[in-house]
Amino acid sequence: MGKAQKKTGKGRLDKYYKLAKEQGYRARSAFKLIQLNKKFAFLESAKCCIDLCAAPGGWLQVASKYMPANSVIIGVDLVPIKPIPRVVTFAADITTTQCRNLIRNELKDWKADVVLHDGAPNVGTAWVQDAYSQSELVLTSLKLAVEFLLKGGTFVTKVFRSVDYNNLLWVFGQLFGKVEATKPPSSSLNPAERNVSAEIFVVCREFLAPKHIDPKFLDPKHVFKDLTSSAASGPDKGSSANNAHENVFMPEKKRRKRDGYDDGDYTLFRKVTAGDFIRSSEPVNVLGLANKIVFESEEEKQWLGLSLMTHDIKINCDDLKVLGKGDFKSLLKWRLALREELGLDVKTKPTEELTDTVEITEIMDEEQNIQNELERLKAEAAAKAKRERRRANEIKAKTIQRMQLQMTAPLDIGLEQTDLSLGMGQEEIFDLANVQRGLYGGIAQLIGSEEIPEDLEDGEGEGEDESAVVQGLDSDQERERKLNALEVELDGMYDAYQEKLNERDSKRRVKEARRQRGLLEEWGGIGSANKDSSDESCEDGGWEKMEACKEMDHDSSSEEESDEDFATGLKRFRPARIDPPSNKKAKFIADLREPPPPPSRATQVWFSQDVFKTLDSHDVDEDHDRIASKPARIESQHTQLESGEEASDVEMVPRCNSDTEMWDAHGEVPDNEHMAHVEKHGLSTAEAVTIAQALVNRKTTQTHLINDGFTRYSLNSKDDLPAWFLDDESKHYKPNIPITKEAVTALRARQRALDARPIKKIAEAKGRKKMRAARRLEMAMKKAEVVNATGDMTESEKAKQIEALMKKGVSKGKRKETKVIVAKGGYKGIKGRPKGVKGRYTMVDARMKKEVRARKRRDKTKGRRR
Ligand SMILES: C[S@@+](CC[C@H](N)C(=O)[O-])C[C@H]1O[C@@H](n2cnc3c(N)ncnc32)[C@H](O)[C@@H]1O
Repeated sequence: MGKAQKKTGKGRLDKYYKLAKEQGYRARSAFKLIQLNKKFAFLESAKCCIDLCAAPGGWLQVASKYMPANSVIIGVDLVPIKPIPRVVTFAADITTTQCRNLIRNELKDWKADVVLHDGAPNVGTAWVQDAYSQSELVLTSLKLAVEFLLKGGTFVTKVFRSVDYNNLLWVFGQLFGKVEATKPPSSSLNPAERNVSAEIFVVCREFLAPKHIDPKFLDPKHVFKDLTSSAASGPDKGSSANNAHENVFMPEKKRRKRDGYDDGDYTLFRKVTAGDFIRSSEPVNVLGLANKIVFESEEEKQWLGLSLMTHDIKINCDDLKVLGKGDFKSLLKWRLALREELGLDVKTKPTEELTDTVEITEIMDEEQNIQNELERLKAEAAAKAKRERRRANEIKAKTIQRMQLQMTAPLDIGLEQTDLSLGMGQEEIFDLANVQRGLYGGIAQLIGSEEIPEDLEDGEGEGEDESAVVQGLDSDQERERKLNALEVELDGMYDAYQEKLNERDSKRRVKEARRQRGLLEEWGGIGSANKDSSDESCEDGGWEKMEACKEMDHDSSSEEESDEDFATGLKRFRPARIDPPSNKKAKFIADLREPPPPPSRATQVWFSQDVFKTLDSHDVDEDHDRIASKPARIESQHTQLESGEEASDVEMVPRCNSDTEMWDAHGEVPDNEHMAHVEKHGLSTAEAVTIAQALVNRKTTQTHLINDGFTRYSLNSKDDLPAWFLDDESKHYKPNIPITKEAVTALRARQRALDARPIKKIAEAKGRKKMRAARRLEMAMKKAEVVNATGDMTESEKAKQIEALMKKGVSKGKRKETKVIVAKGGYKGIKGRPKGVKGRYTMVDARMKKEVRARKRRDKTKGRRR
């Protein structure tokens, strides 16, 4: 318990104190829970229990004993709780969100079957304060309970029977199916100990788990409304009669005074007979002070049968503490009517007065309602604005995070900003200038610079340049030009951004290098293998080459469609229109002009077929050349045109490249750099190992692999795409090559072997040590041989000497001692070897020596201390 319990006095002599000692419970309060559980049996079936305000842990011990094995038990208290088996405990204030988070972290998505609360505020000065703090604590624990309780769960709490007691019970009633207040025998009724005597335990069962809980139920300001009244003073204010009056006329607003119990009256539950209420000259006070109106006498029982007695009145009489103003009004009306019926009253003044009062109250209530409604609307608007602000902030934070993770291209950011502005309805949809502004805004943020290109800055001048922009947009050319300029600048800025990133982050450079290396190992289709080793023209893979040829074919076919026929089953390739080309294209065309290489074997086999025998050798040769040679298309067409040769029925059209060069994987130029890397370091990705294993185990073939290289990822043209886009694609847009468990295991095993290797320096030192030992042994052997060869020694003398020699050879030999000379007195400031000092020495200052000694002392005691 937070407050140390007195070791003397009543508490100590208590029988439960002794029992607790006997049975090993940390607090006698343990018996309260035992007795509660005996009555309601909530622990036996519970799998998860949270005990709020649990120190020193008596209840936790009980929970741990009565709950099934493997159940989860969590205890929280302001003060740390000594460990209890099977129980997790935290030191936290249950009124804080930190405590809530701790419980949430522990439970994850579990819910509790039971929430216990035996909290008592550690104030202990004024009873009124204690009681109020206790009630607040109860409400806090209820708040936690509704958050963590399972539907149908149980909440057990200690409540002080103070003025707030009924309010709390009412709130419990709204959230639980069954609410029962009970006082276990161990909670002694001792008027001297007011806290103990007033404590009562409420067991709330069958938690309803409503989807929406009115926050007012859990807000002390609403549940215990007359916070200021206890401070109020004045002759009448604290009197219970006055309180009672206020209870009746404003039960929702005004609570009774918080002055605790009336002197000499510690009873909380009061009954009043219906007769007393009807005949009382102060019916309002009767209603305010009593809990229930009972019908005991014969006469009163008869009243129950009268037509004046409605069902509502009966229920209202049952529990006066939960009534609202309307209910009180109807009770008072019923009283008046009954009094008239009984002939006790004719319409008298007090009734009028009373009615007046009620009316005034009603008007006041109306105003109050309007005021409340206004306040509610205001609060709602504020909450909405706050939500929106938070959402905007979240979006902003997310964007920044995505940028940091490099998930967002600058273009996205610009567009997001534009979207935002569109959302606000202040900008024109599809306003190109805005997009540009958005783009540059994003990039400027990205590269951390405020600079915006001048032409765009101009664009930002609102109003004045608007017409220019509109004009600009009118003309397609202008738009095209602007877009191009924008694109170029965007590329430039992206490069700058990349550079900046590289500068900032050395890790990125390493990552980039690794990525480049990784690319070497990735299977990117037939063309990727010789990508790095060959020149620019080889940048595209086989597919690209074929595509290029197809494109050229298409171009030329549109021009010369009339005079060309397709040869059966063969593709033909025409030279492309030669624009002032990119390097790549120029190189390709240059390739075509090279002299033809000798025909491949495949070509020879092909032309050895009978069908070609009918063609004269010239034609065959020519066609053969056309098919086999790289420049065939240009050359043969020239020949055709020059010779005015007629197209034959079967026209043999060459491919743009020889078989070997395009598709024959065997003929591909091996990538030496790549090969060297793989030979030195082995395959480093699971994908590569998977493919290699599949090849070795004959689960796949080279041809399959080549075919697999043609995926949707290999068909993309990269022309005219911005660098940032390609960068991004290279990271994320690639085939997902399946990997096997074996490949991963093999890689892991290799990594483990690598990790297990000693670091180079240690390995070298070990090597040196071994070498020295071997040398010593060799020397010893040599000496032993000499001894053995000596004639003037007996055998036993020889053996002794050899043994000594071998011993010396095996041992490391004594390290030469280094003398420590303290540089003080005569040794101070001298240079060179001090006088009278022989052998190894080192000069130290006094402090250093002390430090060395201290270290040695420490080292010596280290083993002992452990
Ligand atoms: C009567 S003791 C609980 C005894 C406990 N049920 C047992 O059996 O050992 C009340 C405890 O409530 C704790 N307490 C009071 N206010 C608290 C708060 N705001 N947060 C957490 N614990 C609190 C006190 O530290 C004290 O240990």
